[in-house]
Amino acid sequence: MDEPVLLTGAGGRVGQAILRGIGDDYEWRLLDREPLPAAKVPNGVPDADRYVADITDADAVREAMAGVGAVIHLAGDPRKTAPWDSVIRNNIDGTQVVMRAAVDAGVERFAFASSNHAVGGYETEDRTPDLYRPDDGYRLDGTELPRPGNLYGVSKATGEALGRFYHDEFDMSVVCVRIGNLTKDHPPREYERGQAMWLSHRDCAHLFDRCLQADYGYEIVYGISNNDRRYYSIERAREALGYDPADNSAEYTFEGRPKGDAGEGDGAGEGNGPGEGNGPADEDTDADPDDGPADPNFPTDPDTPTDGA
Ligand SMILES: NC(=O)C1=CN([C@@H]2O[C@H](COP(=O)(O)OP(=O)(O)OC[C@H]3O[C@@H](n4cnc5c(N)ncnc54)[C@H](O)[C@@H]3O)[C@@H](O)[C@H]2O)C=CC1
Ligand SMILES: O=C1O[C@H](COP(=O)(O)O)[C@@H](O)[C@H](O)[C@H]1O
Repeated sequence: MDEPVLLTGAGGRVGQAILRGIGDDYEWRLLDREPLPAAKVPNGVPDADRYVADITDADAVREAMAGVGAVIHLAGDPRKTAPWDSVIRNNIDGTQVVMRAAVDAGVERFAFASSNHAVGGYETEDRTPDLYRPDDGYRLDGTELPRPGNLYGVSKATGEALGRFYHDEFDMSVVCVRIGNLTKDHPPREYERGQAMWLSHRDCAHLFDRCLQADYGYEIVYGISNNDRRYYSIERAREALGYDPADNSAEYTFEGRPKGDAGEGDGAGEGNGPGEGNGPADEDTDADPDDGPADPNFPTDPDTPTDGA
């Protein structure tokens, strides 16, 4: 990839995992509506390649897109409780603006940050919590229909449909990565669902690197590490992209310590915590935006049901 790569949402958790892993490997255009502090910018990215802009601002996005060869589109409202007005604006309208600008600029490859929540509805009462356990064979592989469990998931399924449209009508290569649960250094603690869909930082960077390098038409893949616990197949990511993850949540105890640390059991059990709970916040890792202080940029709506019913 000789041309620049536009990374939207560069200052966020996923953007930073990517930049820490492959920040030196590409010429970046970084876009975020929040200014990026120097610590979040790889060496050698000049001011001119840092855009403080909202993705719903079509003129600003077009300016950032000029001459770009590939896009990793992350910017949006990542909260599973996000209300409709926010997902309409940030996730649906914003994604359409970025994809349209990419097509108009002749971008070859477009990676879209979709989510596990596009298919959360498959986690039915009769399947859970067995689904989260290593001996359960149930797998989603990306060929199933979307089945969102909340309005945020609806917005991600819509982004996937926009990608299908821009691929079919304009021949842009589009890969939608249904990202699981990104946490740094260890899997989500005491959270079976999170451990089944853990995506480590290095696997995240490697996966998006493959999205920039591989040849594909339109793909939906799951973005998780090589976890023993899992209900998402990573076969399509391996086949279509050459994804070869290094991490596995089974290498950590249920509490999130690497196995083999002095005094640790093997932690291979099913856990004794709430299988479907949110788990305690990781003080040293990626906080869940639903658990943290409200982002002043994102509206909250007390009348919006968290499950989008
Ligand atoms: N972190 C995770 O485990 C997962 C993340 N995702 C998706 O990956 C993407 C990135 O997520 P995170 O990095 O976790 O979120 P984040 O909230 O840490 O980062 C998002 C970044 O996008 C920027 N942003 C948000 N709306 C914007 C707008 N309208 N215009 C310009 N910039 C905007 C924010 O300022 C922020 O820097 C999101 O689309 C999210 O839905 C999907 C599944 C799991
Ligand atoms: O899409 C997302 O999913 C992850 C994992 O979901 P959770 O329901 O297990 O918390 C979430 O952490 C992230 O914020 C969100 O964008």
